[in-house]
Amino acid sequence: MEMTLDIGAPAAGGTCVARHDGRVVFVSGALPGERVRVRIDDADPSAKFWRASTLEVVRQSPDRVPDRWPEAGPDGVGGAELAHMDLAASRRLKGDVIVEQFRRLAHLDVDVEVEAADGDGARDGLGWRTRMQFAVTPDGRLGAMAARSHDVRPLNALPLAVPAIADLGLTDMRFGGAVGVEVAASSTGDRLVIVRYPAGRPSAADTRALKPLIATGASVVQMAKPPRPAGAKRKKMPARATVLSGADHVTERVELPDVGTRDFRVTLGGFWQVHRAAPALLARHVARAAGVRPGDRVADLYCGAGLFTVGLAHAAGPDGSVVAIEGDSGAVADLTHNLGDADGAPVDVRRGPVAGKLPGEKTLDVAVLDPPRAGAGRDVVRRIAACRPRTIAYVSCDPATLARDCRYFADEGYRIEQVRAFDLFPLTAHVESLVTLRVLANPPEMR
Ligand SMILES: C[S@@+](CC[C@H](N)C(=O)[O-])C[C@H]1O[C@@H](n2cnc3c(N)ncnc32)[C@H](O)[C@@H]1O
Repeated sequence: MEMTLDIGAPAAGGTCVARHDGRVVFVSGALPGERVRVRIDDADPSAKFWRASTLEVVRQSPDRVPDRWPEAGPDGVGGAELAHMDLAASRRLKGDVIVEQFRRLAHLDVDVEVEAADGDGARDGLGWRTRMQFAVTPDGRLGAMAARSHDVRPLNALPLAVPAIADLGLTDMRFGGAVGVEVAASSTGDRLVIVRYPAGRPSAADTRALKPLIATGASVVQMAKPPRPAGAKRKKMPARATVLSGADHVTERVELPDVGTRDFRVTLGGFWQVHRAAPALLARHVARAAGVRPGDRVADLYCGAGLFTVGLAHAAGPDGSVVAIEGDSGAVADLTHNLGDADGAPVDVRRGPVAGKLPGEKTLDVAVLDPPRAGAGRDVVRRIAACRPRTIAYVSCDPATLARDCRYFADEGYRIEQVRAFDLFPLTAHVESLVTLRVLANPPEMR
């Protein structure tokens, strides 16, 4: 079904809200204030809302620019939902989305301006991704999922990638037998490509097909689960890594405030911030928001390879203490390596879910948390609040779960002191936020 709609406020996921006969329609590929001809993608008459894709712009927003990545348009691959919008305007739009999520989900009024990372203006929002994950097409080409579908489309260019990834020529290579490709380009020049296969692969021919990739000088690792022996019980089998060339990790170098330059090992698919400028930028702002003093008892929750842990331990000093909690065993091994003989407070590294590893009641002065997109959730928020840190620095890549969790923190006797946001995913619908919360002297009655 096709129709013409007037486009209203931005919504999550890079869509905007329009209405048709009172029903909400989330439209992709449109901008606020535009009139567009759309195709309704799922016209279920009983559905509360519909989704639609822009076919033609009838009245154009002044913020519309020529699409920087037409392959990723409304009908193309996901991952660049705002590639047709002026960069500064897209930051304002993301700020509006954050404010709206806090108003709707947390019943809190916040004020925020989304800040650009250094260098993104000059690159018009391109060339920033240092980590990318791809699907593989049936004929072995590098691909990505089409928006709102499971179709894998071949990719011809990687405009969001840093040059160190774009120059590998991955879109011209073949990854026969593989189901996925992950690539990381580090700040020290390391490049690591992980090629994932289904159980029982790769074959000798699959491995031979990777010769052009190995010739680039990048580290190349194959990952696959071993075939399940006939009759064996279904149980979780970890994927095995085979290093074909180079190393199974990259080294990242970050300028940390007050600490200086530090190296971080990040192994295989371990988490690292994806924007080339994000590690130093976030480390700087988190240190400021956390405001750790010598002697403080600090927690770094969902700490990954320790990007924030090193600076927090330095600030707490030898009289302080840090508890660092991370669920992924590979990341914990990297964290332990990265702490090395770091100065400052002793770090108590705890592996496991944050919910089960937090210290006891009233044992913290400062907590930093940086959970995955799903956020921390009510139970973890309550447990953190029970530790009664005076300051909480909450880093998030999802404004909806962040707003929800800030409501929970408010219910536990914390107030928002500041919300900052950074455009660490330019031309996409994503945005990174940092909220500073302070404990109230006279909290509302605990529930
Ligand atoms: C967004 S990353 C942040 C990592 C780190 N702060 C950084 O900036 O590099 C989230 C981390 O939380 C870990 N994680 C996810 N769920 C977890 C849980 N329930 N408990 C502990 N760690 C978890 C992931 O393995 C990942 O390393």
